[in-house]
Amino acid sequence: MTVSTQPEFLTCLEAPDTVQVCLRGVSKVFSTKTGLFGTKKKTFVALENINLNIEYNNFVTIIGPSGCGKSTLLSIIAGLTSATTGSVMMNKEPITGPGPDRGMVFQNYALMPWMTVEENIRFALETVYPKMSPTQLKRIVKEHLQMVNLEGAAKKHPHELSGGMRQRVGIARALAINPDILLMDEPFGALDALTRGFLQEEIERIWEEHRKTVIMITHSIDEALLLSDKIIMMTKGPAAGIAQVLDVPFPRPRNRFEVEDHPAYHDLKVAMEEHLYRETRAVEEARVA
Ligand SMILES: Nc1ncnc2c1ncn2[C@@H]1O[C@H](COP(=O)(O)OP(=O)(O)OP(=O)(O)O)[C@@H](O)[C@H]1O
Repeated sequence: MTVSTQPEFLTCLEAPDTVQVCLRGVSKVFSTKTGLFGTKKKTFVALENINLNIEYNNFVTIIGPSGCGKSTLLSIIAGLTSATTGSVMMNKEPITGPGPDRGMVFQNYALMPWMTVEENIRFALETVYPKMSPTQLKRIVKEHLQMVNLEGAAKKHPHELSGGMRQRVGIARALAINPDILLMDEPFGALDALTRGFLQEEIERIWEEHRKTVIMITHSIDEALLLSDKIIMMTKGPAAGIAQVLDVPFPRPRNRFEVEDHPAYHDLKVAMEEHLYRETRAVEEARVA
């Protein structure tokens, strides 16, 4: 089993050219107001000293105990939340806000309910590329609906779709804008096990075609092992950090049966189970104390 070392000593600008997203010394402190009329100020350290290299064309998953700071970390990379300290760079440029180079897929789909499936995708495209011709818009929407097997649902509204179909729209919309990186926050978390399995296979197939960098949060060990090149295992919060980064050596294209038969599968799975058990237990003990 290969565990990557943490890149603590090189700055983002000194990192190898293979590194697309780089975090150094990143912390996130939230301020909340408590007390009568919000008179008292409290701070909460969510993330502390995060150092991370994410390489081009890697499928990376983030796993960790509930509430440790996975979404906060993804949100910092998306530019939706700013880091309190540290450096966050993509392609050696600081991340200062959201941008079309990073596509987001959310657990709750975040589709416009009054728009049809094709309108949802077209709207995202028009927002990012206001000068795109109607012919081009039509072609890209069609291509992406085909990619996620949703051509037949183009004229439907989100409420007419199953959860799995809605998430396919979310994925098509995120990929249609041709981002450099796809950021996914528990994209299959709200789906039943069977639909989740189908969508995992679909994501694996789509990823094989595009090989874009993906950073995805998951609570599922099997999902992480099926899809990832690297698995980032976070420690519990507060002041969560990165415990280990696991390299997943299974050849691609993958299917879940071959993955489970790989000689490294068992050790990786046990390492993840032990980590999550240890960290979650520590969270529970802290809660009781
Ligand atoms: N805006 C905020 N203000 C104050 N605290 C926050 C804020 N956003 C997140 N937190 C806290 O930061 C910590 C990390 O939250 P985050 O949502 O990133 O965790 P997570 O690992 O994604 O959780 P889950 O596994 O439940 O999805 C939590 O304790 C949360 O309560």
